[in-house]
Amino acid sequence: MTSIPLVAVVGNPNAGKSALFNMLTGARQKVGNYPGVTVERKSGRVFLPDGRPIELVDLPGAYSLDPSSPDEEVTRDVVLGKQEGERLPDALLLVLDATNLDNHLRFALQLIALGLPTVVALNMVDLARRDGLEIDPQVLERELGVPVVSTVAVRRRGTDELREAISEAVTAARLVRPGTGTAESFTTVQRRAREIARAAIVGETVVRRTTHLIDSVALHPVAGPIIFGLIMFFMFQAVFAWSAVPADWIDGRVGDLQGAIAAALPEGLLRSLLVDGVVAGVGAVIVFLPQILILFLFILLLEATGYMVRAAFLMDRLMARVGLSGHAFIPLLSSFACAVPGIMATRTIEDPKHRLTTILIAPLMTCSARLPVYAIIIGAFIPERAVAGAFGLQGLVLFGLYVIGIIGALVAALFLRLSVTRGTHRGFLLEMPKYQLPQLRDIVLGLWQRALIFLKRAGTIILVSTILLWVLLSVPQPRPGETALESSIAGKVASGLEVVVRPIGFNHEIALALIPAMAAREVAVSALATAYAIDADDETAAEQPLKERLRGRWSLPTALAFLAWFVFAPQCLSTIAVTRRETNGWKWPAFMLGYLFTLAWLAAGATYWTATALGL
Ligand SMILES: Nc1nc2c(ncn2[C@@H]2O[C@H](COP(=O)(O)OP(=O)(O)OP(=O)(O)O)[C@@H](O)[C@H]2O)c(=O)[nH]1
Ligand SMILES: [Mg+2]
Repeated sequence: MTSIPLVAVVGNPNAGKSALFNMLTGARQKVGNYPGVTVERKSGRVFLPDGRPIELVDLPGAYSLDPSSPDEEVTRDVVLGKQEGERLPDALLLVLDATNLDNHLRFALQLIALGLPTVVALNMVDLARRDGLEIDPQVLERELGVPVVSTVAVRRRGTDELREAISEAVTAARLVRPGTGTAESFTTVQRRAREIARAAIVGETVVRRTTHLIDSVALHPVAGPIIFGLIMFFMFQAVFAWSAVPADWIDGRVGDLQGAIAAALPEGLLRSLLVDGVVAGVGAVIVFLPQILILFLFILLLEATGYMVRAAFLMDRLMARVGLSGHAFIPLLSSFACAVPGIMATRTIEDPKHRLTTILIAPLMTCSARLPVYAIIIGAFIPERAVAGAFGLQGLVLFGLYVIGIIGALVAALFLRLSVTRGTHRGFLLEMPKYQLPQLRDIVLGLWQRALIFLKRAGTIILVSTILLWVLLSVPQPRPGETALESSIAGKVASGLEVVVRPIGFNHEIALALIPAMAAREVAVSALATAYAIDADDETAAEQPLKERLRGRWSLPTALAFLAWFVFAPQCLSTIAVTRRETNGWKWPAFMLGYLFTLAWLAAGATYWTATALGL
């Protein structure tokens, strides 16, 4: 049986392939299935201008010849002539979305390099025109080396020209031998796609042009990551540099409040509960409100301007290298605020193993609850010195802690993907929104919500655990010659834990603070404040800032080990709870607790031992 020529419709998802297929075939369609897979095969008959029939087959949309789904696999196999139940097409009808030219050209270049006779349908030119985008099909034709026809599939525009071009292509088909495609790297193809798009776009509105101009720098393979790094770096500098004045102010008011309560109440349990428990504990955490707001000001600005999506794009390649999909970026990004919404956001990740990996590493992103812990230790132990003339050492250390968290997450992902969550890689592409000036209202609202969340935590979980700790630290009351840190119930429990954390340089008070901090990380700070306040032997010492008290009691290696511990330790009940809910059982939260506490212990230990050996 001599078969009629076969032409495959290919292109990115949503380019308008099916619309174009319908426009050309009309009602003459057949729907079947490819053998062995659940992917549908839709084909139809088209009569060329000279009356010859061809068979047109509508392939699933794909982003590249590197398949990340069964659909994309079929598309690749068909164009390579390897698909069971399909012969190698005689020609390709390549559909491009004119409004998304540089993205779609990437796949187009790969397909054209296969060497099959190809006709390009430059589709959606109506939408492009509406956006103020004018594309010269002749330039495209010259750059791609194949015929290009402008079409509007939904309005049947371009039908005749397309059939004419297909006719020529299938005639030529007898003469060409298909090649094997291109071995060029993703980056090379990407650059070429962008060059072609730039050459073909002859008219563009100012907004579009500006967006492209900024992107040519922001997404540049070298400049892009550098710019991203600089922005992050500046952000952490600002967290310390801008917060000093408001934080001191809050600190002063907390001290005033303690003084006022102390003056108004007689010496006794109630006074101790209020001054040493509630105000010392909650106050120690509230002081960090300015730093949290500065951090979120940056995050909100980056999101509102449209830069965050670019950051996701830049990170995609790095994530792919550790076996994660770019889809994980947004959940991981939200985990910088809090792992709970981050873990819930993993629901958008289809592949169950990618999703699980993302859930398991989400707690390694530095959430805002760690900021008080980091900030108090950095404030107490890292001198407020400038490095290399301009950069604050404190901001630098904070930046470093965030980076260590990220590196930890990437390495963990790599190991998980090689062991418990082994699976295949999935590609990822993003539509880039245009850049925008952020709306002041949105930013203010976002900050307000953040402040409320933070203060609510201070008023609930931190307040409650502080009061509980105060009770456990006050019962039984120390006898003369004893301290509350030793004799109380909390003190006794801490002594038990101390056995485990002593080798990594932690002292009794740290052991004491770690237990209530299982509820939430900031509680470590309020717990230390409460413990030291109760323990202070005289009034003046009670009003001494926590920072100074730490400085007097901890060695530098201990302080550094404490920081390293909190980079990894999964000390957050809500995270454990949400992991249990999202993974339907205790297996994965238990695994998460196990591997993260092990890492925390090892990291703190390594830090302590190294710092001690260096004589710090
Ligand atoms: N305005 C306009 N809309 C179009 C055009 N072509 C397609 N569309 C619309 O774009 C959307 C996507 O079109 P489809 O034909 O389903 O795209 P596809 O390439 O088959 O997508 P997948 O099968 O998912 O890969 C549909 O809502 C179409 O109606 C066009 O030329 N102009
Ligand atoms: Mg389709």
